[in-house]
Amino acid sequence: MRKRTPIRRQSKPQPIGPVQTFTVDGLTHEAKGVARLKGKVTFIGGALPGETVAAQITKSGRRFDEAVLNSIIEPSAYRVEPSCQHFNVCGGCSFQHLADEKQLSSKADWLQGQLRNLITTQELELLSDNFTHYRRRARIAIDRKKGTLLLGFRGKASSDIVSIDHCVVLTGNLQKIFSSLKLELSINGLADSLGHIELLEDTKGVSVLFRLTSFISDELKRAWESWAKKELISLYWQAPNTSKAEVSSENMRHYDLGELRLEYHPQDFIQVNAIMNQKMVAQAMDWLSPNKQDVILDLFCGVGNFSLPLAQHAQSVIGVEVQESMVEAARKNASLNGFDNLSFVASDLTQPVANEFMKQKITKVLLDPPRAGAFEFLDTIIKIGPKQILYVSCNASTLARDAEYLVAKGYRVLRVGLMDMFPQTSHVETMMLLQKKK
Ligand SMILES: C[S@@+](CC[C@H](N)C(=O)[O-])C[C@H]1O[C@@H](n2cnc3c(N)ncnc32)[C@H](O)[C@@H]1O
Ligand code: SF4
Repeated sequence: MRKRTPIRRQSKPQPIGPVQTFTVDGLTHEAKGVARLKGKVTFIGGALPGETVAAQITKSGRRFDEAVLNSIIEPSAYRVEPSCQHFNVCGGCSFQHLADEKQLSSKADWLQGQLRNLITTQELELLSDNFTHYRRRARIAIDRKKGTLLLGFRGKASSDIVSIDHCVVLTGNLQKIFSSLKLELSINGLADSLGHIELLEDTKGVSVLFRLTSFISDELKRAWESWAKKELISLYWQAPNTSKAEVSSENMRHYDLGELRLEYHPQDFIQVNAIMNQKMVAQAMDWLSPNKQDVILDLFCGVGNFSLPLAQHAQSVIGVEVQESMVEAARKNASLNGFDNLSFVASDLTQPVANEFMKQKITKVLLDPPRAGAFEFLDTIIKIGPKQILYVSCNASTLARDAEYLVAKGYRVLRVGLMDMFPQTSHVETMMLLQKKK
C-alpha cells in the first residue's frame, strides 16, 4: 500500500508574554487587527478596528509583534456572530466576525492600497452577491487522530485538519452530500485508501471524486456506487499514482452560462462561485464591448468561460491555455455551441511566444492568469498592441505589477472593479480595463 504523503504540521503559536490591553486601529488583508504598543505594531488575529482587546504576544520580531486574542473588552460596532460554528478554528474563512458590508469595504480599502500607483482618482466598482452558500467546489481533507476519522479543512492557527459538520459557504446541495458522505465513511472502510475528496456542483448536478492512495476491492467500489445512486450524484475515482481521474466523454461535467453550455473534466479549473461568475462574465462583456470588428485574444482561457461569450459578439476569438485537455474541452465547447469564429491554441504563456499572434490584427485582449500573473507575456501583448486590455486577476499584487508595466508602456487604466467571488475569505478578485493611449 502506498503511504499517505505526510502532512507538515504547523503548530499553534504559544503566548510568550503577559496579557496586555491593546487598542486596535487597522485590519490586515488576512483579517488581523493592527494595534500599536509603545509605538511597535502588533497583529492580533480575530481583533477588529475600533476595539479594545486583551491579548498576549506569541512572536516578537524586530519590526512587529504577533499576538493571540484573549478577550474583547470593547467590541466594534461591526462585530457580528460568525454564522459558522467552526469559524474560530477552521482556516477556510477569515472574515465571518465582520458585518458583510464592512467586509466588502475593507477589501475595497485594501485593494485601493494595492493599486495606489494606478487608481488615484477612479472609483472602485463593486460586484457582489450572496455572502454564504456560494461555493460550488471544495476539496475535503482527511486525517485520523487517535482512531477518529477527521473530515474537513485545514485549521486557522495550525495546519491540522479541523473536523467539519456544517460549512456555510458550501452550496446547500454540497453541504447535504458532505453530511451523507461523512456518515457513510464512518461506517465503511474507504477512508484509509483516500488522499482527499473533491465535491462539485454544476448544472449537471452534484459529484464526488475520491482520490485513491491505494487500490480498493470491487466490492467496496460497488457499495459506494450504490450510495451514489441513492444520493442521485455522480462518482469519480482517481486511481493511485495518477494525476487525473479517467472520465469518459458521456461523464464529463457541464455548467450553463446564459444560453451557453460548457463541458469540462471534473478536475479542470472552473470558477468556484457560479452566480458571481455569471456576473463577472457579464461585466467583462459590458466593459470590453466586443463587436463585429474585433479580433480578440483570450489568454489563460480554461475551457472557454470568457472565450465563448466573447465569440457571441466578436468577429473572432483566439483562446490560449496551457493544459492540452482543457484546450480540447474548449474546442468541443465551441463546436457544441455552434461557433465557427473561435479557435484555441495550447501554449505556455510564461514562455516567449513566437509571432504566432501577430498574423492577424488583434484589437482586444482579455487575460485571466493564475496568481503568478502574466509578466512574461506582457511584452508580447505590447507588441500586438491591442486598443484595449481587460485584466481579470485573483492576486492584486501581481495585477499591480503587471498593470504598472502596461501603463509605463503606453496604456492607461479606464475602469477597476472588485468582485467578491469568495465572501468570508480574504481572497479578492479584480477586473481592470486598460486602454492604449492615442
Ligand atoms: C484563473 S484560471 C482562468 C480560466 C478561465 N479564464 C475561466 O474563467 O474559467 C487560469 C487558467 O490559466 C491556465 N494556466 C496556468 N498557467 C498557464 C500558463 N503558463 N500558460 C497558459 N495557461 C496557463 C490554467 O490552466 C487555468 O485554466
Ligand atoms: S470554510 Fe466552511 S467550515 Fe470553514 S469556517 Fe468557512 S464556513 Fe466554516
